[in-house]
Amino acid sequence: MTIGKLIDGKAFAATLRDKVGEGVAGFVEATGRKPGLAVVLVGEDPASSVYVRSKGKMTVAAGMESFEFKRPDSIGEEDLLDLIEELNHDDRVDGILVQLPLPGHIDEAAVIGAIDPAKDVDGFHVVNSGKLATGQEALVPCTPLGCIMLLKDELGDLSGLEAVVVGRSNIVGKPMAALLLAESCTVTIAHSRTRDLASVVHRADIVVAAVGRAEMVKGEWIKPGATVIDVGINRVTDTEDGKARIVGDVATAEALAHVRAITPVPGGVGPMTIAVLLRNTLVAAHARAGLGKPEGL
Ligand SMILES: Nc1nc(=O)c2c([nH]1)NC[C@@H]1CN(c3ccc(C(=O)N[C@@H](CCC(=O)O)C(=O)O)cc3)C=[N+]21
Repeated sequence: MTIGKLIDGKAFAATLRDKVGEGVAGFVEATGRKPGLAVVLVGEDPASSVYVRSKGKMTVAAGMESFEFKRPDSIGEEDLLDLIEELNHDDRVDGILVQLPLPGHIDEAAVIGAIDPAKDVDGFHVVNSGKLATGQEALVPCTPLGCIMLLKDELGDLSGLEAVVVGRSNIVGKPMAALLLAESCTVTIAHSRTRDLASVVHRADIVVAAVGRAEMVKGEWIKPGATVIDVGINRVTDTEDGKARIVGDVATAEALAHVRAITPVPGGVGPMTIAVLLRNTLVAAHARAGLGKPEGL
């Protein structure tokens, strides 16, 4: 039996962060200031806190300014909207990221809608999702854009390929489908109500799994030679040793016998998300400074 390869997202992300760092140096030279990223974290979720800390460190390592705003779970929607308004008007801030999910009493759509679309480095504002859907220049959600970068690196031109996205979230599934369509793939969005998911997935040259269910996509579902991008990050307790680990939405070990290539979890898509966030912040800074698009990103 042949074995497919693991796509090293961690290494690709490190290279991308280095390129962003070079772009940042050019930006500083041209403008006399650093690009700035503001991250807003509401509540104390330990996993979210870890990601926010890691984002802050990598932002600074790329030569950018990092601003962190921590607010208690009890914050009212109005106060959060006021903070965003303040960041919208702060010239040192090129990118605003509000860590999701937000507490239940806060309307996420209202908060995202309050972000200046020019600073929306997550690409979640309807102005940016609408631009993406209609093929206009936009800030594009980090995780799906990172997936496209890995796919193009592995496969080159994606045009004409059959792509199945499993999951229909606004954060991953829908923008992922829009990006694959823009690359001229034939795109199917499958989800929890899809009948005979196994045979839908079996059609795909490209599978993007973003359902948030541990190892739900089985190895035998994968068409021989397909490329699989696993977006899932699921915390599970190992049945054998009782230890906590992180697994994706794909049964990776099984899938390896079928795929051409697959992203591991961890070390696949996750690190790309943060690298693209830095890339988007530099893109936003360039646009806001009237410098056009940064080169080579
Ligand atoms: N507005 C908003 N934008 C986000 O981009 C956003 C968010 N909210 N809320 C939370 C999720 C989660 N997220 C991750 C980023 C990096 C890794 C990452 O680097 N993971 C590593 C390490 C995994 C680990 O060990 O925990 C890996 O997969 O190899 C994971 C998850 C961004 N998120």
